[in-house]
This record gives sequence, C-alpha cells and structure tokens, in this order.
Amino acid sequence: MSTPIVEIKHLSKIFHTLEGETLAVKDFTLTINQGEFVVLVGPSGCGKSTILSTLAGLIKPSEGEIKFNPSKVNKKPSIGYMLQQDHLFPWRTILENVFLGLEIQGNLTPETKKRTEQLLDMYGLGDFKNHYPNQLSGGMRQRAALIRTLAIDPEILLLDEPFSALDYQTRLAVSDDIGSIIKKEKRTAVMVTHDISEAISIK
Ligand SMILES: Nc1ncnc2c1ncn2[C@@H]1O[C@H](COP(=O)(O)OP(=O)(O)OP(=O)(O)O)[C@@H](O)[C@H]1O
Repeated sequence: MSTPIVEIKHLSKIFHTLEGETLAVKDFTLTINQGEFVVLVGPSGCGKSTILSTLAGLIKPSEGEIKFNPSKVNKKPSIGYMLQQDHLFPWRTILENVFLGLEIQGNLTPETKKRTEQLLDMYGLGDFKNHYPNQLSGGMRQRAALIRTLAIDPEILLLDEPFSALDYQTRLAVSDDIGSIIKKEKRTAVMVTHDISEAISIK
C-alpha cells in the first residue's frame, strides 16, 4: 500500500515587492507517496521553484498547508535539494565535494565516508574521486552533485531543473541516468522542469 510522505493542500504563495504583488502559486494540491518520483512540468515563471522552496521550508505558504509524514504525526523528513547548477567547488576534489554536506552536518564518520565512496564507485565515478570538477564532463559533474545530495541520506530529494546547464543530448542521457539512480536508491523525489522531453526521459 502506498504511504503518503507529503501532503500539499491548497497551497498559494503571493510575493510582495515594491513593484506590487505576484501570485506565484494558486491553490496547489498534491499528495506524494513514499518512493514516488514526481515531475512537475510547466513554463518558466509558473511557480515551480516556489513550490520546491516551500517544500524545503525556505519560504512560507501564504495560504494552505504542507503536512509531512501525515501517518507519523507530522515528523519532518530530511530533505536534499539539488539545483540547476552543480555548484561543485572547483578547488575541492570530487571526493571532497561529495563529503561537503556530511561535513556541514558534522556527520563525516568512517561509516558515512565509506557509504559515499560506495555511491561514487557504484555510479561510475570511483576512478575520478581525486579529480577536480573541471576535469569531468558536465554529465559527470551533475552525477557527482547528485551523489553529494544522496550522501546526507535524505528521505526526499528536490530537484530544480537539475539538467538545464547541460546541452540537449547530454541532458536526455543524464536525466535518464539520474532517474535510474534515484529509483535504484528508492528515494522519494520531486523534480521540476520546463522541458517535457526531460520529464519523459525520467522513466
Ligand atoms: N522571491 C521572490 N520575490 C518576488 N517574486 C518572486 C520571487 N520568487 C519568484 N517570484 C515570482 O513568482 C513567479 C513564479 O516564480 P518561480 O521561480 O516559482 O517560477 P518557475 O516556474 O520556477 O520559473 P523558472 O523556471 O523561470 O525559475 C514569477 O513571476 C517570479 O517572478
């Protein structure tokens, strides 16, 4: 049976700026089940990033509510957020980059190090762990960015147009690649994109 991990109910968000008000999201409702891969597709400016930022807790809804783990008395799951650019630090090796989230959490232990190195090996970056980001292709860097996000063991992955910095052909190959990693790791994921072919290639 499918277990809901997030319930978004009647979410609306209005941004107030000096120029006026922008209704970024209007009455959005969605239930996401454990292990589900949800892709939200829509044109630029339709409010996709706002939905992700609200899910991540970075901004507050103007109306509506988000319930996490409704069956476990609203326990907030850990969330990993992957952005449009890979944001790997050029002066750190791939290994040092994928350890970053764990370091920030103060959770870089022999066990978490080992698990992260296993992810690099499993997903074809084991031979590149001592390379620097500029020595890797765009697709490999994006894979490294995903492994950095997975290293902190998030219950929900949020992906904001994670392939938009890549050229078209690489984008389709990498989205397929990243989609299968996320499924293999049995993660719940929410991805937003304006590109319908990208959404379809995540099968
Ligand atoms: N912090 C903010 N302050 C004011 N307006 C904002 C803010 N963030 C987003 N908006 C506005 O809200 C609307 C939705 O933006 P959002 O970034 O969520 O859309 P999007 O679908 O993710 O588009 P894109 O793919 O271009 O990022 C846009 O009109 C945008 O200008």
